[in-house]
Amino acid sequence: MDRRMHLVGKVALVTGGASGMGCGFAEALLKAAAKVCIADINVETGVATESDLRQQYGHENVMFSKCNITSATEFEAVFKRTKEAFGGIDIVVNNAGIGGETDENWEQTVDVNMKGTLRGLRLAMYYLSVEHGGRGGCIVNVASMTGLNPNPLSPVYGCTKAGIIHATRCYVVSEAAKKSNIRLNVLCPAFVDTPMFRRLAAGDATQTIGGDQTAVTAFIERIGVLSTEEVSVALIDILTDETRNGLILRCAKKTGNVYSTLTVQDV
Ligand SMILES: NC(=O)c1ccc[n+]([C@@H]2O[C@H](COP(=O)([O-])OP(=O)(O)OC[C@H]3O[C@@H](n4cnc5c(N)ncnc54)[C@H](O)[C@@H]3O)[C@@H](O)[C@H]2O)c1
Ligand SMILES: CCCCC[C@H](O)/C=C/C=C\C=C\C=C\[C@@H](O)[C@@H](O)CCCC(=O)O
Repeated sequence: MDRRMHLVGKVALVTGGASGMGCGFAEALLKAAAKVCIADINVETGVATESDLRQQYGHENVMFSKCNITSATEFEAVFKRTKEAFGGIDIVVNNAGIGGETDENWEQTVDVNMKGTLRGLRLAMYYLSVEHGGRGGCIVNVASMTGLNPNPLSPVYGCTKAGIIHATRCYVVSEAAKKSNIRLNVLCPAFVDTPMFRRLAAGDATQTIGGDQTAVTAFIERIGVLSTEEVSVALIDILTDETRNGLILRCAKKTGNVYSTLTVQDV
């Protein structure tokens, strides 16, 4: 039996879609003939990305919606608008996230990455579920290699990413996911060449603890850096192969893409 989910005409909502990895995901989905809502806190970049993608992939296939994922009202409004504009939602990519480890910004890292992503996950489960008028589909949460393996430079960030992995793990085994045929997977990239990564590589001291840029550079060199296109190929594989469910996909320049199961041995 063919287990490929054709993306033609499918509707995707991508948070943090104005730039970086999210923008790459939006473009990969549009290339596969899906319709995409990019939701992002940054209106200037969001409008510019929307205009660029509309020119390439058609006005009717792309929309930008301003959304701060820490706001319950704004986030819910984006789901509503996407459903109204495109007739439903099939795919949610919870990608928006930030780094920040200082006394001033570490709690914001928790608010955006942990609470914001949980909010997106809860809304996605609601909008995709059959009992609330959904039609099932696929949720991909973007965590990080740092959510699995220790990264001595950014413990708060790493902790939020571990939380995203565990939240996905819990929803995978939920009755709600099974009843509505909702697949959930988590993407764990190592370094990817995006504005966030470039700030880190350029020495933005607010992104790490310790303030040792030599250590940051050495770490990046050891791990390697992926392009957004390489990570987008990984996303499309998760979305199109309907056997992919309850999985972690690790992506790193030197080791490639490696799938493992989210669930651990039962007690
Ligand atoms: N770049 C990397 O090396 C790397 C590696 C692994 C995981 N990640 C994760 O991938 C995701 C995307 O990161 P990126 O590198 O593309 O970063 P980026 O900063 O380049 O892009 C993130 C996008 O999210 C948006 N955003 C930030 N806060 C938001 C909020 N509160 N509400 C809505 N939108 C918001 C930004 O405006 C931006 O457009 C993040 O979750 C990040 O933690 C990044
Ligand atoms: C604001 C932070 C941006 C981080 C972006 C992103 O999420 C980065 C992830 C990168 C890789 C993590 C790799 C973890 C590796 C561990 O296996 C281990 O090798 C680390 C050991 C410490 C060391 O070698 O220095």
